[in-house]
Amino acid sequence: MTATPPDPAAAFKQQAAIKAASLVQDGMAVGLGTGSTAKFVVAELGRRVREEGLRIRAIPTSSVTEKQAKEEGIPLTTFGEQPELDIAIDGADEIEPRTLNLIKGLGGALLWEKIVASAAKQFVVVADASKYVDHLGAKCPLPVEVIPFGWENVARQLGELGAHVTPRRNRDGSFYLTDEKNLIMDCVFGPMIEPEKLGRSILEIVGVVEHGLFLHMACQTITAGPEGIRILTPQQD
Ligand SMILES: O=C(CO)[C@H](O)[C@H](O)COP(=O)(O)O
Repeated sequence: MTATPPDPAAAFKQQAAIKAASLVQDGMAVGLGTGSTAKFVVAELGRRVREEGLRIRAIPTSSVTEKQAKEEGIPLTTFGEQPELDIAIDGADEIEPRTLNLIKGLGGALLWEKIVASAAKQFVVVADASKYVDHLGAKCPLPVEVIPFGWENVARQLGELGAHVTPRRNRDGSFYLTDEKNLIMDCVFGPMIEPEKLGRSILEIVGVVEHGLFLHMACQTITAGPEGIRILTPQQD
């Protein structure tokens, strides 16, 4: 087995995560994100539940986060019991600092993440400062979740929208499957000028379940880097 190299940004991720977790108050219903930054949020909330008696109910955005939340002793709930969340805190792969538009889903959880974020009164994003970009798509592919049947045709149509499309695979070459047993197409579009239009075009393709563009959803980003913690809200045009 090969050891995972240490994450040089881990300390910044943890700083941002602890700051964001401090927004969670007693009695809140909380959406728990997925990824290496959200993991620190879940750990901090677990600590507060155990040490401070914080009473929360949470909905996780992936089976991985669900497992961590249970291990941390965070009580879980469902949308049946809790249709609206007070806050959701999650990571991001790219952040456009003016609009707080995001690309998410490199961790494969974009569908549940979008459902949880859209059910939250406040959607707060945590990241290290390396996630800022001038235009979405500058550094990362856009993950698109598609059903397995007919994926080749969906990939072709994503290509016609201008993407270089790669189906995501595991190390052993098998297809990566999401928690909903769907596939992920990683779509390199390059810097996006009109992400809203692109998002609409992607959703028109039959077989697409959801894409990783989170547009006008975040109310705040909390990032940390060598210059310290930076908190942004969307700028009004
Ligand atoms: O969208 C996600 C998972 O689907 C993650 O939030 C995103 O990939 C950021 O992850 P990390 O905090 O590990 O950089």
